[in-house]
Amino acid sequence: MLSNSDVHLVSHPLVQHKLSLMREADRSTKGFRELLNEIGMLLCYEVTRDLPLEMVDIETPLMAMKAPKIAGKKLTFAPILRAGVGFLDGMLALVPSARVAHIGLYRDPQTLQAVEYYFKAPHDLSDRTVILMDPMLATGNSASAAASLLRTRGAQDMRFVCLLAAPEGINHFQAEHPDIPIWTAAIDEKLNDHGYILPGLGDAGDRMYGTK
Ligand SMILES: O=P(O)(O)OC[C@H]1O[C@H](OP(=O)(O)OP(=O)(O)O)[C@H](O)[C@@H]1O
Ligand SMILES: O=c1cc[nH]c(=O)[nH]1
Ligand SMILES: [Mg+2]
Repeated sequence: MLSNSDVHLVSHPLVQHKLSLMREADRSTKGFRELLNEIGMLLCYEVTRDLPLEMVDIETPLMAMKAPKIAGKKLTFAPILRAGVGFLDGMLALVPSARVAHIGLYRDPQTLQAVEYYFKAPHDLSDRTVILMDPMLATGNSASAAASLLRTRGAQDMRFVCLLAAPEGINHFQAEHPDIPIWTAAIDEKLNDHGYILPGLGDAGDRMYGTK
């Protein structure tokens, strides 16, 4: 994994291979959804890599020992609807006790601004680590709006996980939320005139749910 302090590029071969399969235009809806779920699990592994551990007393069948367990704040997963939900099952497979905050946003195709239509989150996120997730970071409008919504619930310790990021989206998100580090499997070239990532993978929500 390549990283500076703010952007972590997940270069694991399994992630890169699965991402290439997802980019292919003839990948089926079923295949696309399965791959997104699998990559969600792998990205969860990376984004939780530095969670603090504490040594606790346990009993094996043979003797007592001190063993490491995750310490500190509990996790909340925050997928941006719709496409962010594609990561969720994979992440919950690794952290089944996590809380979930659903954030309904769609991008207006003309203005490219994020429009909110649903927000259901735990009331107090101040003592939780929040993993915000969406496969696509394009203009950065959706991710920035989602992080701002989570802050209204007191979220302070946040991380953002995506699959593909455009340089424009990274710059925008970091300008608005400089304290939130980003994990991504790739940084693509640029946005086209309609705000789509190039080379990208198309519209993630539509490909995942077969709505186009
Ligand atoms: O960085 P941005 O320019 O905001 O673009 C990224 C957003 O666009 C897509 O959502 P979309 O609006 O297509 O909604 P959907 O997931 O329901 O299809 C994607 O899932 C992100 O949420
Ligand atoms: O390339 C893009 C940009 C925004 N949303 C997507 O789903 N794909
Ligand atoms: Mg979409």
